[in-house]
Amino acid sequence: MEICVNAPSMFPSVFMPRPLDSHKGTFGTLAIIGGSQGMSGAIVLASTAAVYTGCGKVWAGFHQKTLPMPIIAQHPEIMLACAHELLIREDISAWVTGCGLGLDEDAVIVLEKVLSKSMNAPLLLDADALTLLSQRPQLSTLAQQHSHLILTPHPTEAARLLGISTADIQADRHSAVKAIAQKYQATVVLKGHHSLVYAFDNDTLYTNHSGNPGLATAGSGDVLSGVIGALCAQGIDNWQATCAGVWLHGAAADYLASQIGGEIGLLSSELPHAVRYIRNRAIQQRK
Ligand SMILES: NC(=O)C1=CN([C@@H]2O[C@H](COP(=O)(O)OP(=O)(O)OC[C@H]3O[C@@H](n4cnc5c(N)ncnc54)[C@H](O)[C@@H]3O)[C@@H](O)[C@H]2O)[C@@H](O)CC1
Ligand SMILES: Nc1ncnc2c1ncn2[C@@H]1O[C@H](COP(=O)(O)OP(=O)(O)O)[C@@H](O)[C@H]1O
Repeated sequence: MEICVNAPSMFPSVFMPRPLDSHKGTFGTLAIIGGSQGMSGAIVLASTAAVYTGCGKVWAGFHQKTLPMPIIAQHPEIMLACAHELLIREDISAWVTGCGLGLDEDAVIVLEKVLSKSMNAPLLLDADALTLLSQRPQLSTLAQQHSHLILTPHPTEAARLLGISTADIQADRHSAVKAIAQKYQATVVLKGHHSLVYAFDNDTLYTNHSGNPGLATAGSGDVLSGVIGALCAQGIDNWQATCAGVWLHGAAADYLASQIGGEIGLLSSELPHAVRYIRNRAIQQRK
């Protein structure tokens, strides 16, 4: 079955007003691990997106020996740690890893630890985590055992996961997203114009119609990871969190394009504010 309606009414758990007696513990704790040296921006973007998507607490876990900065000046609400410090915490509701993680042997060790540590919680793998998965059979086996896995490949990462070319992926995107979902027993987003979402345990293909070429800019995928991770941390099931996250991300870009007069020069760091606005507006409109 294929669905392509992009109304928030499809994802009711995401677009509900907050309970009056809610507190920050109600909205989960997200751990984002990545950001090797020179790529710190990737997890800053993902973490910022997560706080603007309403996550209760957000940790940015840098895959570096020491913290690259004492605080994210624009967003002091985000807590910082080195990856190994986050990996021993017991209070994490959902995990995201891969954004700027790197591809070296130390990154392999970090990813292996994240896969093992997060077995009973939602785990989203993006960017370098996907490339490592395609290169290392031991990581692939661990990922296949994970029962709450979300993968968000762009077409080239999808090609690596299936061992075919980017052109092959683009020639039959429907088959590609289904093949990755079956291979990893996961919920998968195949990114790009009209992103597709498919879950191995739900024969429904969601085709997203929000978004525009303004999103073709560095870091927009990192923002998507933070948005979906934040929704998972808030207790929303993987399917709704993933489809709604993809829709929100695109709708935010459409809103920004309308504000800046077009699609050129849209910055990934502008998306999180717009995601917040779109989610709140959709909740108001459903009341
Ligand atoms: N501020 C930062 O620190 C940033 C860090 N980043 C990190 O940089 C690392 C490398 O990631 P990249 O994705 O750049 O490198 P990759 O080598 O994985 O893939 C990039 C290539 O994929 C292809 N591709 C992507 N989307 C496509 C589409 N829709 N159709 C056809 N081809 C498509 C293009 O050829 C593109 O050059 C990752 O760790 C990532 O997280 C990026 O996320 C950008 C921002
Ligand atoms: N032409 C487009 N139309 C709609 N969405 C797009 C377009 N180009 C890119 N996107 C979206 O932007 C994001 C890019 O993610 P990704 O390639 O992982 O970027 P990065 O690695 O720089 O963060 C994805 O969500 C993708 O669907």
